[in-house]
Amino acid sequence: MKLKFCGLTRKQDILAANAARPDYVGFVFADSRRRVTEEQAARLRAQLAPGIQAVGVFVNDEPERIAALVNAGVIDLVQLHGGENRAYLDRLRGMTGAQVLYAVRVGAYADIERVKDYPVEFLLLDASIKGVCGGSGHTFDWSLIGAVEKPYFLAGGLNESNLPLALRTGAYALDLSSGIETDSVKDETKMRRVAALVRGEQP
Ligand SMILES: O=C(O)c1ccccc1NCC(=O)[C@H](O)[C@H](O)COP(=O)(O)O
Repeated sequence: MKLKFCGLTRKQDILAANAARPDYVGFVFADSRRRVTEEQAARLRAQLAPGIQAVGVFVNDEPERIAALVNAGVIDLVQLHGGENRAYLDRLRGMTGAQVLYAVRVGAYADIERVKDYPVEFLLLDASIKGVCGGSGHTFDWSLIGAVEKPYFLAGGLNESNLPLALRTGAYALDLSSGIETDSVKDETKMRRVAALVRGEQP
């Protein structure tokens, strides 16, 4: 199973990720305590080990800005967290061929069903918390997931304790942010332990 660490903001977060070797790291460009500027993201990306892909996280942002970040090599994939509509996705598709992760805040199976034909490569199933777009640290009821045709990233409140159960869902990848933090900053030890668990190694 693949692994994504989201919301990296500091050079030491990148160095910790390079050591833990997730498949993806996420840079949040949306309004958030984890937000990075384009310049910060470019600097962080430059220090990221080859083979780890960078995902840009956006909430209803300008497709032109997203495409420019892809074209500049700052991000490889695009994660959309704002319930962006089909017209938006078509516009973005016209500007970049980057793979898209489409976040679904799951309160019922119907939330997943509603977006099943969207032109995106991956779904990202996250908790539905009022007023919060993502990075909430809350889990949702995974029994709601049911049959999902697209590969999906499982997100929302994952941490070392619930990882064994998360590994038994049909997820393509596990996505963590709050669960690899201590006092709201990324924690190198948690990253290392989570990566070991996902690989079936002794943490
Ligand atoms: O992290 C944020 O602050 C954030 C803000 C706005 C949109 C998305 C955001 N984060 C996305 C993620 O970190 C993850 O993909 C996911 O939501 C998991 O977060 P967590 O529950 O903290 O593990």
